[in-house]
Amino acid sequence: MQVNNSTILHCQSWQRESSNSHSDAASKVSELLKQIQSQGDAAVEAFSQQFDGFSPEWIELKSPDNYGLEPELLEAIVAAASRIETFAQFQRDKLVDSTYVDDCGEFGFRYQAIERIGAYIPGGRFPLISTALMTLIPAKLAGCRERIACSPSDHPAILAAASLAGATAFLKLGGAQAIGALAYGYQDLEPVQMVVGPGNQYVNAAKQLLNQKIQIDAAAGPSELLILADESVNQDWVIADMAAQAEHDPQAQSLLVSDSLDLLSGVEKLLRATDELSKLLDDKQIILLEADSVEQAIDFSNQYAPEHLLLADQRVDQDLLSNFGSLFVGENSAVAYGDYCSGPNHTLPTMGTANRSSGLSVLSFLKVQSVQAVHEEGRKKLSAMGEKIAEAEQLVWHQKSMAVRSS
Ligand SMILES: NC(=O)c1ccc[n+]([C@@H]2O[C@H](COP(=O)([O-])OP(=O)(O)OC[C@H]3O[C@@H](n4cnc5c(N)ncnc54)[C@H](O)[C@@H]3O)[C@@H](O)[C@H]2O)c1
Ligand SMILES: [Zn+2]
Repeated sequence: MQVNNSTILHCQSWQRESSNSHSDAASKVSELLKQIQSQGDAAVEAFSQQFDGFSPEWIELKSPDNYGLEPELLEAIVAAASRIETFAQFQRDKLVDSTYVDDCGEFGFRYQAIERIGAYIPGGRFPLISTALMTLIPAKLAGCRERIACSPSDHPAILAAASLAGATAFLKLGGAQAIGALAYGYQDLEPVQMVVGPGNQYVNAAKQLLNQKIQIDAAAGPSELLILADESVNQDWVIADMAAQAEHDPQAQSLLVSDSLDLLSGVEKLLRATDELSKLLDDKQIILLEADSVEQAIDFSNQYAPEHLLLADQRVDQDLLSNFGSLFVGENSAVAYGDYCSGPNHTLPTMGTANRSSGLSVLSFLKVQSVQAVHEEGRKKLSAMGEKIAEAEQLVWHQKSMAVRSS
């Protein structure tokens, strides 16, 4: 339903399109991975030539100031890395191994880092310097021993960022073949146990398909932004934020949701004033959605589960917002700060998966392990409990292993 011949739609009549190119990518990538599994390095090399025109290359990392970066850029990368590290360290410090003692013994849990991880750093369209920081720094602080950076780009700033963020090796390789190489091993590289990082549909399809073999982070696909705004919002600022997330990828999408038709019409007018922004409306990379009420806008946002949620509506209590990858509160909180340098991670769940999964963090790289130590008195008490249940389940040896400890 269109309001007044404009591109403003009603939020109840709009929903996210499921990407139809997705299943094409999945079947193509499935074939590619089968070949990598059966033919190993030769297949990785052939696909890299086919899609990127180069052979995979191990690049030895040097100290970050050896890449000839403009001093201001290097300084900015170092400052961003420091903020990202502070946030990750803050999270790590909150994850404390704990035990309690009761009448049967000592029981607890502890955090243990996954040993070998691969961090994919996209480099097809843009060299994502910030992704090197966002993936590798939390892995380092979690305590992962081997941290393999993998990217089709050897842009000096990516290499400097990967070095600064503590990559233990750097493989120049992109796309689904990079994920395959990390998961199955490549040359001297042992298969990793986890692959993280955003990427295009091929990269994401490979991660999904290998999900049985390796741990992956949430599907971090084409970027998304939802802005909940009241009419007082700075229109130029939110337009810039929407265009910013849209520029990541032709499939990236930014939504402005409001109960103020004045705001939506004002924004539409500003967008129509330039060809570049007008095109984003026509290409459905920017979507303007009217809600009947603030409550309806909140419900829509919770159901859509955006990757980035910018809350620029002073009437909305943030506790009512249940599904998002990362929340930006107030119009000062540009989503681009989160992309680069404020501290929280930018590798976030997209396509509605934020209703069940989290963005990348130190926690992503940790296993939670339980530990129990039963004492002399405890074994008698637990035998009395457990034996009865084992008997009912007819698991004879289970019962016996407790019975022998019952006195
Ligand atoms: N959700 C997040 O947190 C987040 C953060 C940053 C970036 N992103 C997303 O990451 C993506 C980066 O994509 P990109 O393409 O720029 O870089 P990319 O590195 O993910 O992909 C490039 C690789 O794709 C492969 N490829 C290209 N065309 C192919 C084809 N036709 N068949 C098979 N393989 C092919 C090539 O090997 C190439 O090296 C964007 O969609 C962006 O929105 C998401
Ligand atoms: Zn962004």
